[in-house]
Amino acid sequence: MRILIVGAGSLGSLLGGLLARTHNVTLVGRNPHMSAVQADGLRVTGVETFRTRPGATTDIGAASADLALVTVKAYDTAGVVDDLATCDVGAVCSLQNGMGNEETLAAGLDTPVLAGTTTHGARLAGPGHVEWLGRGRVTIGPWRPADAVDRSERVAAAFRAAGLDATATTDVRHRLWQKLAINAAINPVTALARVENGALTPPGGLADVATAAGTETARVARADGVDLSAATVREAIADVVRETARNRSSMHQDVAAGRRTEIEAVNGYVVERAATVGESVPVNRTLAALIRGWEAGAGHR
Ligand SMILES: NC(=O)C1=CN([C@@H]2O[C@H](COP(=O)(O)OP(=O)(O)OC[C@H]3O[C@@H](n4cnc5c(N)ncnc54)[C@H](OP(=O)(O)O)[C@@H]3O)[C@@H](O)[C@H]2O)C=CC1
Ligand SMILES: CC(C)(CO)C(=O)C(=O)O
Repeated sequence: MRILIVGAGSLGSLLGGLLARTHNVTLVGRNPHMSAVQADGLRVTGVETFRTRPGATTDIGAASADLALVTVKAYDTAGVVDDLATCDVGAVCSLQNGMGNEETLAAGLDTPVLAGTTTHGARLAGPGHVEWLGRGRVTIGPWRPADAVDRSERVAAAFRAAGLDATATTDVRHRLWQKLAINAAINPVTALARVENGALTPPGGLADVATAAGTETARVARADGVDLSAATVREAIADVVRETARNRSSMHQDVAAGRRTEIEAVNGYVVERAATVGESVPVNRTLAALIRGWEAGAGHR
């Protein structure tokens, strides 16, 4: 399969490097990372250590591919729509966190849109070098009924051909809302308290705040037609807190580094959807306001 990785930072470089062992992959990203990959290939270390040689460019131009995997931060998705408008791609698939990415891609592109989630962990360690921090899974499904299921199955099969655990689903919205609930619970609380994920282990005030944000999100999901129970979300949050106890969440890392966060695609999205479906989400509203306040002080707003 000919695959473009649009946004070859941490996650995109990892998945691009893994897929390049089997497929024809081109990374689209920034210098000096892209020029380092052009010169010496991509080094992956961690869960597995290997070197691979995907294509690498900073200019997507009028590229042609079977699949474009979108791995930019949620606030950069609109820019990807502009970039892909000049390209010829068979399908586009978001593997980002948060919500709203698929809507943005579907509204701006005349291309089948797939939605995906992944639990792999990655960190760009330096130009030409990505760390694989944790082996995970990929789940892919059609965003709209017209974005046929068999296309998701072909993409999942391409991941499996490269040795990755990947499945196609007909209920990707459920997956996305469940991941959203986990991120809405863990990310802002760990970012504001500056703690590792394990600090949200009950009992304790931080665990209570996180669980409240997650169960509010589940309520909005149900009002939006997705069958996600509060119990499922509580269990999922507890599992992730346990499995990632020593990790700093992505939002904690962003705040610690003074970077913009994905708050609008996470708690901001919950607040926006809650208003549309007539639900009240005071915990998500408060967490979003606090992170937005921090972003304003840091010059991101
Ligand atoms: N890292 C991880 O382990 C995981 C991340 N995710 C999700 O994946 C998404 C990406 O995260 P992550 O990889 O950590 O983020 P990174 O910031 O490491 O990578 C994104 C890269 O895309 C670049 N970029 C932005 N716009 C464009 C564009 N139009 N064309 C080409 N490159 C572009 C960015 O450059 P610049 O910053 O210079 O604009 C950056 O280098 C997020 O939604 C995240 O929540 C999900 C699961 C795990
Ligand atoms: C699952 C979790 C919370 C792991 O840290 C994550 O996705 C993130 O940090 O963005």
